[in-house]
Amino acid sequence: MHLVTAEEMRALDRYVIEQIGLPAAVLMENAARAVAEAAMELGAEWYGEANGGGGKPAGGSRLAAGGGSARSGCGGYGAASGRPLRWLVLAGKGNNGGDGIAAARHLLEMGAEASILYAEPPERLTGDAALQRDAAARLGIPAAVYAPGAVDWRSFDGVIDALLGTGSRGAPREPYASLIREANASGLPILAADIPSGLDADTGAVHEPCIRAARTVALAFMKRGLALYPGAEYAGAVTAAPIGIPARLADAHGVRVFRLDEAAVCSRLGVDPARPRRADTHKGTYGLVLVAAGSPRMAGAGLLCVRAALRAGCGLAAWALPASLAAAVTGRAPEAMLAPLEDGGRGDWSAVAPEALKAELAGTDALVLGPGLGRFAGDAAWLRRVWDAACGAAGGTGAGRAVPLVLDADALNMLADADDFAAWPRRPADSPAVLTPHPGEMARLVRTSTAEVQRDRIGIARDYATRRGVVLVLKGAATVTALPDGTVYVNTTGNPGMATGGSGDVLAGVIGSLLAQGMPPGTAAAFGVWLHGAAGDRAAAARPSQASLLAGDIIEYL
Ligand SMILES: NC(=O)C1=CN([C@@H]2O[C@H](COP(=O)(O)OP(=O)(O)OC[C@H]3O[C@@H](n4cnc5c(N)ncnc54)[C@H](O)[C@@H]3O)[C@@H](O)[C@H]2O)[C@H](O)CC1
Ligand SMILES: [K+]
Repeated sequence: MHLVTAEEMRALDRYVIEQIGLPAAVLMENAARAVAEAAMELGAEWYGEANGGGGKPAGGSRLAAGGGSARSGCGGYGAASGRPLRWLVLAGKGNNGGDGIAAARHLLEMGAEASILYAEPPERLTGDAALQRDAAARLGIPAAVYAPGAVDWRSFDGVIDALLGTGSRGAPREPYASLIREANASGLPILAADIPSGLDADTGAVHEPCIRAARTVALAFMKRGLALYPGAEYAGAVTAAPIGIPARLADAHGVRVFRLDEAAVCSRLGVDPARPRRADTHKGTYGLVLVAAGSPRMAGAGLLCVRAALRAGCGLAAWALPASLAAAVTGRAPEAMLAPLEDGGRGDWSAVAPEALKAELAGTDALVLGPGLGRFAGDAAWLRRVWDAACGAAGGTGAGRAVPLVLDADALNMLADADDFAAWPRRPADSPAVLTPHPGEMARLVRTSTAEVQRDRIGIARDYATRRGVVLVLKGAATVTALPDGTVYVNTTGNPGMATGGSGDVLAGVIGSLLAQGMPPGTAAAFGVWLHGAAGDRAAAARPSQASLLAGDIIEYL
């Protein structure tokens, strides 16, 4: 599923109208029908099949979770009454309003009741929205103009938010702002047309106020802001409805940002998540991962990383660590090999020669460097020498072979301190390094604040990936994976229970494992992110709460 910006959507819209020759009114009609159908489904979910008129079975838990004045206001109706649901369409003066007004007409046809509440005097509507206004009036659809405090929300069962769409700029102005606040306070289930009003369609930032929708029906394509937080939370359950703009037009227009769900894993990444194995294979078939990780204070990071790598399917995993640490972890990961590196008795990486790690690279199929590594004097220069070796640069692995590489955690902090990363040897085009920063590490890499990173996660990740020629995995809710060619995947799996120590070490191990199994870096990173989140979701479901999830639990569900 493509994720588009408001500007890209406008360009596609224009193209279909001007070049393909479909009148805008046809798109609006299709959009309106999709909005009305989604409203019927939402009604069925909240109030039961008899009222919704079709679609999904009644969701008792949603009713319970819905709470608020609407439920008490609707007491006596609900599934038992069997009467049509009453929808209130909040209409803005642009085409988003036009979609909503036309949806009111479709709702009547589907057997529901609908009224229209104009945010502004309806005379201000123009073009296709004005056409819809007039048709609705001639059909006798009740309509009123919003006056603060005058709406009797209890006379309705649900709300359609068609106030602001992709044409909105900045925080909703009055009277939109007051109307949004009243709608949110009504406790009624809200269906957002295209995007919740108040959401920044491009970044997922939410203005004050912003509609809190139970459900959003995205028209033609999902807007980026519906997949990014906090927007994704305000949008509720999101679906995309076809309105006459085929997906291949988005490809042709250069849209390269995708929502990463299971369908996209299969279709876009070309990966079968179950990946059955061929019978005539052995551990050598599935590659050897070298994990360089762990220090006295963070030995567990290495343990988690190496175990995750093994669970993600590599044939062999070796754990390179300071020799003085080896005794403490021996036997903790019996399936892994240990590669103790001479550390002058210090127990950390400060005295481990890069050449010692380089020697271990021979014969490995991927290197994961960084989890729990710690920092030490001169570590940026140390990293540079390991980088050169893994690049296959002169004096590297000997064979001149590039070893697939994941840099995580402290390796990223070292990289951030290296002023000349741009001048480091380039890796082969088919083997870019995978970097897995969390927002704080990303901020250090690009010398900005974490808040700035979070404000434009796709932009920051994509810019870094294309400029530096790396695969950039920007972790966090809706992890963003950006490839050197500008392709971006926004992940849909995972849960806040995974915000716990060691979770990132597990991800680094998973990606390293997939690299060792021969997956191209962009695919390994995006699929690894999805897999890690999916395992986290299963692990959380098996626990009494998300809060009790441990990073080690994620490994067990890979
Ligand atoms: N996807 C498609 O191809 C189609 C989309 N449709 C729908 O059209 C909207 C976009 O419509 P547009 O007229 O461009 O803009 P809006 O309706 O979002 O509103 C613009 C309207 O609002 C005023 N405005 C802007 N910012 C603010 C603000 N912060 N506060 C208050 N008012 C604001 C501005 O002056 C304009 O008048 C898209 O989302 C779809 O729902 C088509 O119907 C079908 C094709
Ligand atoms: K809207």
